[in-house]
Amino acid sequence: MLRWLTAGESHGPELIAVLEGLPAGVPVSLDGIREDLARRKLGYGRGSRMKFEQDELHLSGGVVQGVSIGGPVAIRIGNTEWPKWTEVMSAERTELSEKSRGRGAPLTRPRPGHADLTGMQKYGFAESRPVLERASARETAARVALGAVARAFLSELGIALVSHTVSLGTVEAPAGGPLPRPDDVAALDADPLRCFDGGTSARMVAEVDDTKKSGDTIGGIVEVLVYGLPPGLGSYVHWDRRLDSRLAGALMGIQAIKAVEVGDGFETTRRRGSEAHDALRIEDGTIVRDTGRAGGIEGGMTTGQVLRVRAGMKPIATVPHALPTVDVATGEETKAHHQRSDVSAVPAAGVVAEAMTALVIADAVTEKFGGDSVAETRRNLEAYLAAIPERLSTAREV
Ligand SMILES: Cc1cc2nc3c(=O)[nH]c(=O)nc-3n(C[C@H](O)[C@H](O)[C@H](O)COP(=O)(O)O)c2cc1C
Ligand SMILES: C=C(O[C@@H]1CC(C(=O)O)=C[C@@H](OP(=O)(O)O)[C@H]1O)C(=O)O
Repeated sequence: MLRWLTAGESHGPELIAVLEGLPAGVPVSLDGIREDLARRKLGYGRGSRMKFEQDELHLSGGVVQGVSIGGPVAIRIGNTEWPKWTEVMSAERTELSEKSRGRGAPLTRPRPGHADLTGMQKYGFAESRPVLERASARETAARVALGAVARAFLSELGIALVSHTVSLGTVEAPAGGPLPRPDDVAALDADPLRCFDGGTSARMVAEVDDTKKSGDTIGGIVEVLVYGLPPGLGSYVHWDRRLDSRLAGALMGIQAIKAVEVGDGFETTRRRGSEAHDALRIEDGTIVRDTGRAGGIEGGMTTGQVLRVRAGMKPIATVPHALPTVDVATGEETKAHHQRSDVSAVPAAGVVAEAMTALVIADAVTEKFGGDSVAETRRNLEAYLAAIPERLSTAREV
């Protein structure tokens, strides 16, 4: 079993992440984690903070000489914005000096679409600073760092992930086009929207420009694909062991994700049963499926086909043409707080979705195959595959 936790605020000193249950012997490189952190900052339409803030990465435990040693992996990511916030966000009671008064002014105009108002009601705050500090998607940097470690573990077992943007607002990549593969990651990261279709990407860039010009924001859909999976991760025997349920929870747990689809998802509901499933046939003595409509999951278990999940992100809630709200200090109707924000963070959400998927799959792998060292996990995986009778065998899609 893998467990993970994150802590830290958007303008606090640092984010902290812990991953417990990782077998020993997984190669973990600081550069590998840094690369994923850098990928999370990519994407046309992100706000100015992505340019001036650096992620300062520290590995504080669980990795020695570039290899995991079986203990909890502890990661710190320093917020380089911190020096501006030392008084306002101080853990100790601190009088604000003149220079911090503006920054520390109470936020009493809650932003619709954010956790602000309900968070104040729920936790008993008179202003929204303590709410937004933790609700912010700055926290996704910690999850991406954990996801990089999970991905390193999966890679040792021949399992690889890739994510891409399939739509931005109403601009959609053509349905039925070729799916990206793990070796397309560099090309996807080089694309302004992380879209696999060049023509669609150019239209997405124009859509971001148009949205920005009109003082608005935009959402979209990302897809995560996982290659090299064995059949049988997850289970049908209980709802909380179903892999689709665990993936949906993990993806829905990303800030601003409002919809999740497995395989053809909602499209499947519009089809007749004869056109909705993945029929089986024999090829060279092996069972094959010619379609991947179910997204590589049947009965809450991986089938060994490419796993395909989608997450839908709502438009950024801090709209530059600020939305109507109420000033909770005066009781008067007014406009919401707005300083800066992303026009779209859809490409970044793809990288975060990839990290969450890697963590869920790595958890399911440790559950099924165990292993205190990655060599033991690999042996158990190979023995399981070898024990599947020939008449039941399927090809593992890599
Ligand atoms: C990578 C990423 C970046 C985000 N950037 C912003 C942003 O700049 N402005 C904003 O209003 N919301 C942003 N969000 C979304 C908010 O954090 C989120 O909508 C808010 O916390 C309320 O949570 P909910 O939408 O899940 O209900 C971002 C989300 C992600 C995943
Ligand atoms: C800092 C990050 O994203 C932030 C997520 C976010 C939100 O409301 O979720 C709002 C913005 O923060 P700020 O208002 O300070 O500019 C984003 O920049 C990050 O992704 O590293």
